[in-house]
Amino acid sequence: MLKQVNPTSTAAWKALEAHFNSMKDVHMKDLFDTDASRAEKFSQTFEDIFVDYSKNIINDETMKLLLDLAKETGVAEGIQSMFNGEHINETEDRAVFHVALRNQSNQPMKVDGEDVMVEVNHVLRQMKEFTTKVISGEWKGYSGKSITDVVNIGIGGSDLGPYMVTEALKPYATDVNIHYVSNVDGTHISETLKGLDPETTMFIIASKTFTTQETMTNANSAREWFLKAAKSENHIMMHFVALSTNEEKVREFGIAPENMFRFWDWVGGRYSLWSAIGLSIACNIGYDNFEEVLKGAHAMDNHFKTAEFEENLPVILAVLGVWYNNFFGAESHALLPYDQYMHRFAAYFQQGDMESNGKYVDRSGKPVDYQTGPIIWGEPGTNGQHAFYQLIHQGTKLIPADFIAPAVSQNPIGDHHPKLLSNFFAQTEALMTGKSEEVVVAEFKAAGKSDAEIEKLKTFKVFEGNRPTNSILMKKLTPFTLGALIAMYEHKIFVQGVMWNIFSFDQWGVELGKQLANKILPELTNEDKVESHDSSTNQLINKYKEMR
Ligand SMILES: O=P(O)(O)OC[C@H]1O[C@@H](O)[C@@H](O)[C@@H](O)[C@@H]1O
Repeated sequence: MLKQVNPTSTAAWKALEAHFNSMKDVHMKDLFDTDASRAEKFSQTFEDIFVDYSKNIINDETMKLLLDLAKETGVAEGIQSMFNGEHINETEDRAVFHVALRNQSNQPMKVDGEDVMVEVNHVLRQMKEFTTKVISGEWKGYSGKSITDVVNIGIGGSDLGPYMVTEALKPYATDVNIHYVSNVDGTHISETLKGLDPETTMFIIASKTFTTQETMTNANSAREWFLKAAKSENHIMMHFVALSTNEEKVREFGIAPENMFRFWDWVGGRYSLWSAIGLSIACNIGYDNFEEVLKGAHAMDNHFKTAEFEENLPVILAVLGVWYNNFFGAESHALLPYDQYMHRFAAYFQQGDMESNGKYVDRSGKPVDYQTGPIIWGEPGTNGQHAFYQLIHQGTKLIPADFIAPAVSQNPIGDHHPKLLSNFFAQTEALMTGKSEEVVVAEFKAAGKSDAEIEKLKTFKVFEGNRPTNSILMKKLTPFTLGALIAMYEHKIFVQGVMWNIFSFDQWGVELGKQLANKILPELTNEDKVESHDSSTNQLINKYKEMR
């Protein structure tokens, strides 16, 4: 079990508060000027991933105290508890065992005394067999044609991970086209089905619970669309498979048990791309590449489990986040991949991080009196530069950011990649060093501006700098590296949750809206005036009924 420690009650927290007072006005530029070894010291390599975290407002003492805080709050014990399969998701009384899904070592991993690897490996074999048949064309649709298009119908954890990964690994894609439908907005499925042929389309219904409104609605519409052409329900088994923990509901929907790919309650939705939920990934990039993703994550799991905190990447990134979140008062954290293929990376970790650590009640059930999870956001570079970087450079909010890029482009045309990376390096440099008034004035003088003009404009052109960034450079965005990168962020989130004394693996906060939507839905289908809500909600519902 995770031990309960209010982080603010620890000796390390108190020491960090005092230390913060001595660091809050320090400029990183001075830290670099006075320590030639700084970049090297605050960098860490893992396989093909190089992380430079030297552009943070930290010194040796900061890192020591932050790691002390991790120790005092029970991070080491927490890691052990997770890998031991303990029920650390206490409010749902479940283990948190996605690490078993990518356990490529074949060492047993037990939950409640039972080795889950037998079932995990069984489902992986089932996935391999299925995807091999689909990709090779051996799997035939009802009219004898091979499958050309696979549509994954799922939402949240049953959509974001597979979608992000298939986009990120497009260079590895086979000839099977992949589509994702998540939104209950009829536009999403309608637009997706346009141009698809029922004879050659396979639907993957991905839902841990198999009760999610959006997914079941889309699945039913897909079924109707399919039956319109296929006519007989007997053909469903050739075109619909299910990924779920809920066998009963899958059967009710009409999907045969042999077309069901199981996973288990110890797999959290937002940590499930490694499970059967990854079937669309394997259909798209092939099973061997999917296995490479698992291998990369497994390698990161081993690093996380065994590396000293001083060298432990997820731990380092986590404590840096805590530093800004809890001492500098930063509200958000930006993920900025300089790789177009990673354009869904921030969206994926919005769920990963915010659904995990967006909690104001601690593990004892009491409201916290300190900040927990940050707002995660971001867009790929260089698009972000021309949109919101202004605020990162000169706004009033501190926004720590991770810059992520591959050294080798999958599309090395002309000088695109050096240009892309020159922007990455320039931005992180500029965010750190800024631009002083002296430099601004000198530039104006060199351009022949008058003293009056300089006086009028100079403050607008000054950059304070001292904006913290982590630079994550990888050799190439391969399936293995992507797997490792995702696992690194997953574990970062876990470490932070332990340090904030919250439960990172439940998501009660998504329930209220669902409940109310179910209550409102029948009110929208009749002509009665609605009066059962607050006056604003009544007004909106009645307005909608008037307008439709
Ligand atoms: O996979 P299913 O069960 O359809 O859930 C899809 C998503 O639903 C949301 O409400 C959350 O609970 C997410 O954690 C989950 O990933």
